[in-house]
Amino acid sequence: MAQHPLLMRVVAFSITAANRAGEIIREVLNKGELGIVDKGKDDLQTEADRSAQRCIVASLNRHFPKVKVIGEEGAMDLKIPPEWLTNEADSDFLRNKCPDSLKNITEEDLVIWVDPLDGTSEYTQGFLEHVTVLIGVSVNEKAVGGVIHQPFFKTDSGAIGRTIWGVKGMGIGGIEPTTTPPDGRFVVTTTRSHSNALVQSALDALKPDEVLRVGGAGYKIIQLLEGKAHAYVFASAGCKKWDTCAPEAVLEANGGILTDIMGNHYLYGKNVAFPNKGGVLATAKGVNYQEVLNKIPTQVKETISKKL
Ligand SMILES: Nc1ncnc2c1ncn2[C@@H]1O[C@H](COP(=O)(O)O)[C@@H](OP(=O)(O)O)[C@H]1O
Ligand SMILES: [Mg+2]
Ligand SMILES: [Mg+2]
Ligand SMILES: [Mg+2]
Repeated sequence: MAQHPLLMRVVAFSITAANRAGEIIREVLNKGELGIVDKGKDDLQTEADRSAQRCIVASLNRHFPKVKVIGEEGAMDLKIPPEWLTNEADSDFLRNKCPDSLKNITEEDLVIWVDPLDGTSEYTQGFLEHVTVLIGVSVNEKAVGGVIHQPFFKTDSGAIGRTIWGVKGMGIGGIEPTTTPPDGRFVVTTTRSHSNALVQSALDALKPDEVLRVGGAGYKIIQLLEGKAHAYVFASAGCKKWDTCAPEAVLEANGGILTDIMGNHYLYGKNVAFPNKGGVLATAKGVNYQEVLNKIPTQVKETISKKL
């Protein structure tokens, strides 16, 4: 293990921690005691969010004590049941070769962004496929590695759950070879539970043939990876750094792009503010990102810029 570069070990442990968190998320649902707390307007937290975060953060802290780990649910008790701790790194992932540019980083260069359960609103309403666990790894403020685990995905063999990973300069894994979205149509994916007038006006300007309203930043990225949508467009504040770090890394490792609605990449360093006030604009591999960015009306961009 120690012979692998730090970044490889961090992603490999993130894969096993995300898988363990996914089991916890399924267990909480099976028990049926969701323990819902309202953190604010349209902002729920459940026992699954809390337990999954404790599992992931405690596991990462134990293996990488000097790495800063920031989780959506804030500071939590990290004394967890021993069976929640993950002790093994994903050995399949470790077979990949680390890109040269990421070989010599130190623990101080890293920040790990954890969204223990993305799509909480959908989790409570039974749209279980939309739920993901997101672990994003940033190096010197840039999103470079990510894990998107989908705890309720059903595989062809009848197994449950899948884990998609991506590292910039290496590629992605855990998902079938990616298809590019269909030519001749333009499909956009966006929020299901956090829409507003500005979000809608950006969508209207794009004149899509179809709008897929689904939950979670992670699941919308899966739609881009699977060729079901060309673009993810959310012209509003509301997402936070833990929503976009893993999605950005995975999408960009596959040749897509994720920025705010003005076309700027987010930064993920230790001291950044959590809110992504600039919204989200992401396009799949093979889609002309610049063309989509140009179609977002100036008035929408100005309204969002004024609130940055
Ligand atoms: N207006 C808002 N208020 C609170 N959270 C918001 C929000 N808009 C987006 N988000 C968060 O961004 C993520 C993706 O949102 P959406 O599904 O609407 O596209 C969700 O993450 P969580 O489910 O992890 O909290 C959601 O809570
Ligand atoms: Mg939340
Ligand atoms: Mg989220
Ligand atoms: Mg969440």
